[in-house]
This record gives sequence, structure tokens and C-alpha cells, in this order.
Amino acid sequence: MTQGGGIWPVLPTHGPGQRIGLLGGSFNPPHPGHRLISEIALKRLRLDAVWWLITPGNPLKEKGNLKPLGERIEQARAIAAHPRIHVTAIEADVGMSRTRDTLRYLRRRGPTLRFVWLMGADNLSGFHRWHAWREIAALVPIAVIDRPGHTFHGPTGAAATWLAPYRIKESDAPVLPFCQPPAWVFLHGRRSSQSSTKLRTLSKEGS
Ligand SMILES: Nc1ncnc2c1ncn2[C@@H]1O[C@H](COP(=O)(O)OP(=O)(O)OP(=O)(O)O)[C@@H](O)[C@H]1O
Ligand SMILES: O=C(O)c1ccc[n+]([C@@H]2O[C@H](COP(=O)([O-])O)[C@@H](O)[C@H]2O)c1
Repeated sequence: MTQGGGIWPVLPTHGPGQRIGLLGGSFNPPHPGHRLISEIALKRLRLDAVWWLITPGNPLKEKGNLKPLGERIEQARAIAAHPRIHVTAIEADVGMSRTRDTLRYLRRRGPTLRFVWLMGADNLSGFHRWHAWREIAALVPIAVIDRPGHTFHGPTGAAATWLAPYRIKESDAPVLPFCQPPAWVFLHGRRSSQSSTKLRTLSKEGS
């Protein structure tokens, strides 16, 4: 991908056709669960890289307890510590926080790249509240990664019900980046019970 200058943020550089997982999140704070699901996605979807998109603020979350972006980026770099995980502030750089807008932007900036949206299973049940979620599902394939308490036992919620016909078999996960969206997969595997909420609670108790 050509690198931007001026008002265009510099994106990680990748050759044409490379498969990129996008893990958007608050990372408030980041933790090994983020790294684990990124490693699962890298391996099972045969990705070339995963970009962590550290959000300037989840449009659906109140920002009262959100740590400054710079702090979250720095912590995320320390936790990721992986040659194929790139920590980015692309959304803040371009002034976007809605995933639909970010995806439209990245598709324009990297028209040859094969993006896959990554999310933990907890996000699937609330996906229908995201702005233009059907368009998101039509823009890129989606991989949903198992999380304790959120294992997929059939569609619950408006989005999962709508998405049901587009689910591919887990054994076909390596072809997901090449699938015409809507297309999604649920990935089972090693799970992590880590969460930012838990870490915030612990740090409050410790102070
Ligand atoms: N332990 C985990 N297992 C699976 N997915 C996870 C895990 N932790 C985070 N994720 C996923 O990573 C993405 C970013 O998550 P986020 O930064 O909000 O962390 P979180 O631990 O879910 O935070 P919080 O507890 O504040 O909601 C989301 O798609 C979320 O579902
Ligand atoms: O676009 C939306 O409306 C939207 C609503 C809720 C969450 N998201 C995105 O979902 C990702 C996960 O958010 P979070 O806070 O659960 O880590 C992050 O990239 C958010 O910007 C996006």
C-alpha cells in the first residue's frame, strides 16, 4: 500500500492482496486476551497481519473512564509485542469512530487489501446497535472469536439472526478473507477470561 503523508495517516505497509485482520477496540486497558484472539485470527484465517485500531472512543460507550489515547497506544504496543500485530490510531488520525466510516476509509486507502473485521463473541449480541451494521457486514467478512460466557449456540439477537445464512464452516476459515461479504465465521479455540473491566476494577481496588 502506498504510504500517506500530509493529512493522510501512514498505514502499515503491505503488498497487494495481503490479508489484514482489523481488531477495533477501546483497549482500556489492553490485555493478553486481545493478543490471544489476534494470534488465533492470524493462524486460523491465515492472515498476513492484524491491525489493532485503538478507538478514540466507542460511539456506544460513555468516555468518562476512558484513558487517553496515547496511554492506551503505549500499553497496547507493550502487550502486542508481535511482529505481525500493528497497533494503530488510524481512527483518531482521520477523525472517525464509527466502524462503518473506518471500513469505508480503509477500503479506499487499501483497495487491494483483503480486510476481515475481528470481534470477540460478546460483541455479536450487540452488533445490531452499531451504526449501519448491515453495511459493515456487506463491506468486509467478519470473524467472531469465542469468549467465556459468549460461546455461540445459535443466533440470538437481531444481527446474529440476520447474519445466520452467511455463516461459513469453521473448517473453511482460511478462505474467509476471500469470501464476498456478507460472510462470517465463529472461531472456537483457546479462550481467555481476561477483560478490561476486570483490570479496571482491580486497579481501583488497589488504589
Ligand atoms: N478475552 C477476550 N476474548 C475474546 N475477545 C475479546 C477478549 N477481550 C477483548 N475481546 C474483544 O476485543 C475487542 C476489543 O475489546 P475491548 O478493548 O473492549 O476489551 P474488553 O475486555 O472487552 O473491554 P471491556 O471489559 O471494557 O468491555 C472486542 O471485539 C472484544 O470482544
Ligand atoms: O460504529 C459503531 O456504531 C460502533 C458501535 C460500537 C462499537 N464499535 C466498535 O467496536 C469495536 C469494539 O469496541 P469495544 O469498546 O467493545 O472495544 C471498536 O472498534 C468500536 O469502535 C462501533
